[in-house]
Amino acid sequence: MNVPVDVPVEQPSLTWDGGGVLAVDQRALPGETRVLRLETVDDVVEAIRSLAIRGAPAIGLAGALGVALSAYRHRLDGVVDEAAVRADAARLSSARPTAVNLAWAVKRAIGRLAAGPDAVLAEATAMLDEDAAVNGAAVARACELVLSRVPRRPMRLLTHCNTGRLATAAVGTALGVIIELGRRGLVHEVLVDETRPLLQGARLTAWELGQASVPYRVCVDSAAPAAMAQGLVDCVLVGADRIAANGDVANKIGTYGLAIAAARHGIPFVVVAPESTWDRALADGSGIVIEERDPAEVTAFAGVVTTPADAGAYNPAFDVTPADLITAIVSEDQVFLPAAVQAVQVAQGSPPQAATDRGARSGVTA
Ligand SMILES: CSC[C@H]1O[C@H](OP(=O)(O)O)[C@H](O)[C@@H]1O
Repeated sequence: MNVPVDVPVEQPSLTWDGGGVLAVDQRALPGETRVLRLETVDDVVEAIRSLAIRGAPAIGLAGALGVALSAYRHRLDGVVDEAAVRADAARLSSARPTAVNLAWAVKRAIGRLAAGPDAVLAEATAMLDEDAAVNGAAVARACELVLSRVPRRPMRLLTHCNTGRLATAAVGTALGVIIELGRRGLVHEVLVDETRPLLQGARLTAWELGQASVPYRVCVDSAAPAAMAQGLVDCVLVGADRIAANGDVANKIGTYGLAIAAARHGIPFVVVAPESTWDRALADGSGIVIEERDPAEVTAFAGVVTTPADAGAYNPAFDVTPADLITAIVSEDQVFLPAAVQAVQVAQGSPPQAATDRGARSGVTA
C-alpha cells in the first residue's frame, strides 16, 4: 500500500527506511511535498509506471531497492525463494522500457542475491550513495565544457524536462550543471521548457530552480526555437534515458526538435548523463525502445478533458536525437564529442565515428 508520510521538503527523492522505500511523490509537486512509503514490489512497479518516481537514475535506484524488498519478502526460515525474487526483478526491469538505468540497476542488485537479502540491500544502498559522487563528477566536467563553449557572461541556458535531484538521488545531471553554474553567479536566466504532457519542467525543474534561487522563466515547448532565434539561449542542457554506442540519445519527447533548432542557430547542445545511461550493446539509436504512454495524458490535464471526447493521441514519452546534432555527451568518466567528429569524418569521406576525451581515464581529473 502506498502510504503517504509527512517529511520535510529537503527529503531525498529516494531512501530506504529499514523496511520500505521512501519516495517523494513527484506527481504531487510543486503543490505538495508528499512522500510515499513503498512496502511491496507492486508498490515500486506502480510508482515507476505512474511517474511518482521518475528520471532515469531515480527509477534505476528504485528498481534496485525493489529487488531488496523482494529478497526480504521471499525469505522463509532463512531461505530465499530465488525464483520468486528473479520474477520480481523481471517485473521491476520492465516497468518502463526506455531508460537503460532501470535494467542496469536491477541487474546489479540481483547479482548479489546468492549472498542473501542484506547483500542485495547493501548493493542498492551503495548505488544510492554513489549517485552523488558519480553525478557530481559529471556535473563538474560539464560545467567546464559549457564554460569553454559559451563566451557570454552571465549565460542564458535552456533545459527540457527535469534532470535535477528529483530525477536522481542527490545531485542531478543537466539541471545539476545549471544549478552549479547559478551558484557561481554565471547564469543570467534559464528558460525551462514546460515539457508536455506531464509538465516535468514547469512543475519540477521550476521548483528545483526556485529552491536554488536560480533565475528562470517557464516557456511552452514550442517557444524554444523562437527563443534561440531571438538570442535568448547560449546553450541547451538536457539529460538522457539511453545512449547508444555511436552517441544517439533517447531523451524526453521534444529533445530531438530542440537539437534541430540548436543546430540551426549554432547553439551548443550538451547532454549530461552518468555512464550507467550508456547502452553500448546498441550500435545506434534505431534499436532503442520508445515508451508509448496513455493517450489520456495528452487529451486531458488535471482531470479536465481538453479534446473532443473521441480524440486519439500520439504520446511517445521519448525521442531519439542523432549523434551528429549533439555537441557533447558528458559523464563522470568522459566527454564524448559526436557532432564535431562526425563533421570531420564526413568531410574526410570516412564513415562517421565518435571520439572521446577520456581525460578521466588517463588520470586527468575534472
Ligand atoms: C536525469 S533524468 C533523465 C531523463 O528522464 C526523464 O524522463 P521521465 O520524466 O519520463 O522519467 C527525462 O527524459 C530526463 O531527461
